[in-house]
Amino acid sequence: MYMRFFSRLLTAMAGPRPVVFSGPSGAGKSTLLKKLMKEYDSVFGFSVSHTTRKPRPGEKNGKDYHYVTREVMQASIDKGDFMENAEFSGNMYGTSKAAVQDVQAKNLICILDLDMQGVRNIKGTDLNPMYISIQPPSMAVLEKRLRDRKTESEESLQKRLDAAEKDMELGKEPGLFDVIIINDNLEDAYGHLKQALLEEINKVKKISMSS
Ligand SMILES: Nc1nc2c(ncn2[C@@H]2O[C@H](COP(=O)(O)OP(=O)(O)O)[C@@H](O)[C@H]2O)c(=O)[nH]1
Ligand SMILES: Nc1ncnc2c1ncn2[C@@H]1O[C@H](COP(=O)(O)OP(=O)(O)O)[C@@H](O)[C@H]1O
Repeated sequence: MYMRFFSRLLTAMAGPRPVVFSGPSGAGKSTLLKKLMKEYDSVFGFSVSHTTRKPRPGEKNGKDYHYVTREVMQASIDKGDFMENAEFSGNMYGTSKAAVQDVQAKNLICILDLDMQGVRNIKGTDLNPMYISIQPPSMAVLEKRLRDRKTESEESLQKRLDAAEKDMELGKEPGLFDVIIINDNLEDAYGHLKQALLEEINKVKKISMSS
């Protein structure tokens, strides 16, 4: 009883409820998140993950990801610095405890972009986020978007498509996600996303106006 009370109190003290975004590579997570953070830059903060994959043209170290070697990342994980970590398409990805704390210290809604293993792992922590799934309208559209993005080799593209098929199946589990958004038309998907987050956005705006 007391434990539950203190756990809730600690969660409330940590600031607004974080939001986890998941969905297949190429579904449009980054596109939607960047749009959201541009419109509400004083409301949301991005949890900058670590990865062993190489930066893509235009990506910035410390902004999109912290780009590290496998050795450095494994040593940090072994030290207990990570909240969760996973292997995706031949690379390591993970959320450091500091990445989330940095955002929460500013009283912003912390956004996490995670694969399905990340979703499962975070479900076992006391972060208590809202879970949003971003889905493509079809596998064919997903493949076209990934090809047109021109960021992947044929091998990496195939790995992403294989993972997408598996994750789309796993993602159908009832109750896993609070909201599922089909990203067909971008503006419609963005409207749906804002609608889903409106209550949390208004809470943060009220707090920042009163302080
Ligand atoms: N578990 C976990 N997954 C992550 C993390 N950061 C990114 N991902 C996921 O890793 C996958 C690959 O990300 P990325 O290489 O940026 O490719 P993209 O999704 O095709 O743009 C995506 O499904 C992301 O959601 C993390 O910190 N933890
Ligand atoms: N609704 C949409 N219609 C058409 N293209 C889109 C749409 N949403 C995203 N894209 C494009 O699809 C590609 C994959 O989107 P991205 O945001 O990189 O996906 P993710 O972060 O989920 O891997 C990008 O080139 C992006 O510009």
